[in-house]
Amino acid sequence: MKTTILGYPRIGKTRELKKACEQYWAGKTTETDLINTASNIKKDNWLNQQQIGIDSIPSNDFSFYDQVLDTCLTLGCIPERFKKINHNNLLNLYFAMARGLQNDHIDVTAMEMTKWFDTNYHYIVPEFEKNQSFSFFSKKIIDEYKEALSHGVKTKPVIIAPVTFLLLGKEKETGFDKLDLLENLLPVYFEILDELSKLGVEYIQFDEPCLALDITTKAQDAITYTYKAISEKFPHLKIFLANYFDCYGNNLNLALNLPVHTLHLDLVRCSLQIDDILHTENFNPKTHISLGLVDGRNIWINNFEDSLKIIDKITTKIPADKLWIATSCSLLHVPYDLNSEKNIQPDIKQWLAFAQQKLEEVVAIKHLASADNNDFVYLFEENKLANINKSKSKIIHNSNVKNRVNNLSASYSERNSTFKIRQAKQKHSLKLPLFPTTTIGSFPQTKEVRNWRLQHKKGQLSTENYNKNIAEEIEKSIRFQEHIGLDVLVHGEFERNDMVEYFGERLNGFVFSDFGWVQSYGSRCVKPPILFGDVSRKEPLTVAWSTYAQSLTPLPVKGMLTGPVTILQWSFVRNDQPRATTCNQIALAIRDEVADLEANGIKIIQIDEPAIREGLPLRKNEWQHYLNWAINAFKISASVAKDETQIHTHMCYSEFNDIIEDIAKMDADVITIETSRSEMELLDAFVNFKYPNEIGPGVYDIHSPRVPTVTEIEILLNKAKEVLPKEHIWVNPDCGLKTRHWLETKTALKNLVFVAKKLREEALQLA
Ligand SMILES: Nc1nc2c(c(=O)[nH]1)N[C@@H](CNc1ccc(C(=O)N[C@@H](CCC(=O)N[C@@H](CCC(=O)N[C@@H](CCC(=O)O)C(=O)O)C(=O)O)C(=O)O)cc1)CN2
Ligand code: MET
Ligand SMILES: [Zn+2]
Repeated sequence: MKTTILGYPRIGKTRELKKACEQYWAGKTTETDLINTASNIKKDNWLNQQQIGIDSIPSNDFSFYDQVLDTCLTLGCIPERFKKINHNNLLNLYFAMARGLQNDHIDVTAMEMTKWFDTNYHYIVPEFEKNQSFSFFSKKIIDEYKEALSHGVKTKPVIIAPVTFLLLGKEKETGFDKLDLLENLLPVYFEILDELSKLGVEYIQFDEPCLALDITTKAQDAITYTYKAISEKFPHLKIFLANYFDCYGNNLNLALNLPVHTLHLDLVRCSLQIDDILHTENFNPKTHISLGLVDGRNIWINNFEDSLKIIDKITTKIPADKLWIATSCSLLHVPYDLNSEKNIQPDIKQWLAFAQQKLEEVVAIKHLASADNNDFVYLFEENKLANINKSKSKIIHNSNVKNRVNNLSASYSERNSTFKIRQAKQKHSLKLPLFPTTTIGSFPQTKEVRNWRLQHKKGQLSTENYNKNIAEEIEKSIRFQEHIGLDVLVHGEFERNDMVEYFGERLNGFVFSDFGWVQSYGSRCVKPPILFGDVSRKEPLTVAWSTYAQSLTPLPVKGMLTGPVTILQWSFVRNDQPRATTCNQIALAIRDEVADLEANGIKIIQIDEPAIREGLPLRKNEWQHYLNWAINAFKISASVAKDETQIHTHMCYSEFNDIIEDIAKMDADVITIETSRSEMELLDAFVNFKYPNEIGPGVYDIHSPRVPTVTEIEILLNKAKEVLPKEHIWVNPDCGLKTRHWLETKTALKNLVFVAKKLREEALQLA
């Protein structure tokens, strides 16, 4: 048996890459500095894996920003608008594609970004044109292989497979099918494989996670065609086919018939695959199997006893020398090292494993399964004990919370009146103008604000002074919003480290890491709270800051809450009860908060649910079950509000077209959604479905430092006006402004208000 992993975190143990990139973008450091930081991270990752005993170590799993963007560069898939950027400076071209570029000479928009399958990781969406040509442009995959060799590590390069690459991308014009680009694409892959083979590469990992989706027959055929072509040209190359995040499902027979060396199984998401393999007659006895036993998506320890049972079962059919012990997917989605954590209580810490511990688990499972090394037996006992005491632990269970969830009835999920009635009452009480302007919640989280928080945490800034600083920041933001003429204000979320972590910190049932960072997109990281037990609210979570902000102004200030599905989705969640049950527990805590905000005079409450789409199961036949409990959880939290209280929700970074009916069932009075990068394309769904409630389609792409011009905003709003009743349209950015600087934020918001006022006047003149 051999060990492998599918990929490793790359932001660095102390987020070195994040810091290095941000410094470089700010013009404070050189390209050489950035490249050196990257080299050190890669070297540490490789040597660490080697030392722990991983037999096949990945390379090209590193990325400065995103692995799909890397693949675009590798394949010369560079949209036309970037051609004017100097192609000799690859890194700058690369970052321009990721982030857009705006200076005195150049103004190009960034490429779109969307969620990587059902994760909170975002990838850059490849753009395709009809007859698109490709070329072997960036040599990153070659360079990284050589780089690892120079440290004495012979790696398994990872590459996104051709069909998955095409399926992840977007057709930028009509009249063709992106899958037809395979003919142009494959020769470039051949060139890459040729060069890798010449360097002596033995294994190559083809990431083909589209096999976890419902794909068309055409896509299936394209996959078969691809691997046949590759194996004919490169018969000696050992292809490690990596599907993850779900079963092969109805792609299983296809996968079993591919001429690949190894088939990887994600046994965490789909343990039943073992039986599929055991019972099929299609199994090619030459095929090796990679057992993805160690969870790459969550932070709980493995259950060695269960893993060994699976191995016992599979060895009845496949000999041990044809098996890999592996992680279920790349470890990109978990933090680096539990050993850095000094503040997690020991009874919980013993249940946790971060990337470093997962490497150790993979190696331990191999030795335990082969019984070749007695040194590992004590680990088995330790693991068994930890799993037993977790199943019995008193700190997990709270009967009051369980009773409240068990007693939920349909009445918890409905507002008192229909939308039309509520709309009329809200119109009367809020008196908002046509095309009301608002923002999504957060204002820039400056270095200063973050440093106050850090100092406060370290005890260097008193709570009194920390609160005083935050209060001042809120007041400044209220004055700014009044000054530029926004209609519905926000307090700015300065007191929050993150929209999920902040809530987790204030609820029972969660613990926190100090260094548990995971990449979300580019240099942006999150520290997902660890939800280990029954969830309940100790005390009001946001009432104090919201009411303070409201006390400063006669204009309505939105209360700002994170919804139950998003808190669930962006936490590391317990795996001992259904997610739906956990979600209802969170929903009740948020419901209590909505009631308290309302009771304290807050007239508009936004419950953010940006993660509702990403939580959707990968296969369609499981969608409805998920949507039923997820939408219901949102409604449990919102429906306590009286008719006059306007409930907003917000969503971003997803395609909502396919779940629009369920979004409508959430029955929020207003939904603000991200639409600007896709030029309002997203609105089609809302229009086709005749979405009944009010909508704020985003007109400011907040993930780029670019300032949208008045003309751009006007074009977007005119598109919205063509298809939506004007009484239903709100004017707002795509998402919160926490990642932006004040300078660009101010100009952008002024432009936004300017356009809204212009449209208002035009409408008045028409009337
Ligand atoms: N959980 C989550 N998922 C999400 C989003 C989100 O907002 N939250 N938004 C969407 C896009 N994803 C995003 C993910 C992260 C960030 C983001 O801004 N992250 C920050 C970290 C936020 C945070 O936790 N900040 C802490 C700690 C900040 C920190 O690094 N402090 C420094 C000190 C201060 C400094 O020098 O900056 C340190 O500890 O060394 C705080 O403010 O308290 C970052 O990477 O920079 C934005 C969007 C989708 N998924
Ligand atoms: C990722 S959605 C963010 C919503 C949040 N209210 C904010 O403005 O930051
Ligand atoms: Zn958002």
